[in-house]
Amino acid sequence: MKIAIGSDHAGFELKEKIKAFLEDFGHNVLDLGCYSKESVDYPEFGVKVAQAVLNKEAERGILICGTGLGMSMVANRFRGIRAALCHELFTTKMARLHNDANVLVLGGRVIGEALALEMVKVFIDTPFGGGRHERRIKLIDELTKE
Ligand SMILES: O=C(CO)[C@H](O)[C@H](O)COP(=O)(O)O
Repeated sequence: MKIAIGSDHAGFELKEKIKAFLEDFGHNVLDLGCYSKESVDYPEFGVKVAQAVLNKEAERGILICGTGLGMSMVANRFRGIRAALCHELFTTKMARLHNDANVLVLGGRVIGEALALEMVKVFIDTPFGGGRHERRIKLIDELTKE
């Protein structure tokens, strides 16, 4: 799967770990920065990943900042992006099954590496459940129709 990934400085180290983990599993990772621990502003990277998913340069996105809050606020401004800020495995799984989340958002200062990698695996491997959830997702998109 092609996956776009982005972080700010607070998520940089976890981004590097996730990138290596995904590549080990044979995924194609589009790393949209940042590229060091130097302080940056997270909206720039949230926008890049959201646009990559919307433009179909990647099937899914992963965003990481300190808490995950700023990145999820940015990504969810884009119609068609369903960014899920998760801190544990259950909501990660439900984000795919019920919400068809196309972006996973993580807090690099909130969760540890081992849990983050497990969550990434669940996010990649869990299919959307469809059915009644399809209708609800369409209703989300209708909220921001021009
Ligand atoms: O979590 C974040 C946004 O939601 C940022 O990573 C965090 O605010 C960055 O903080 P600082 O500039 O103090 O390193």
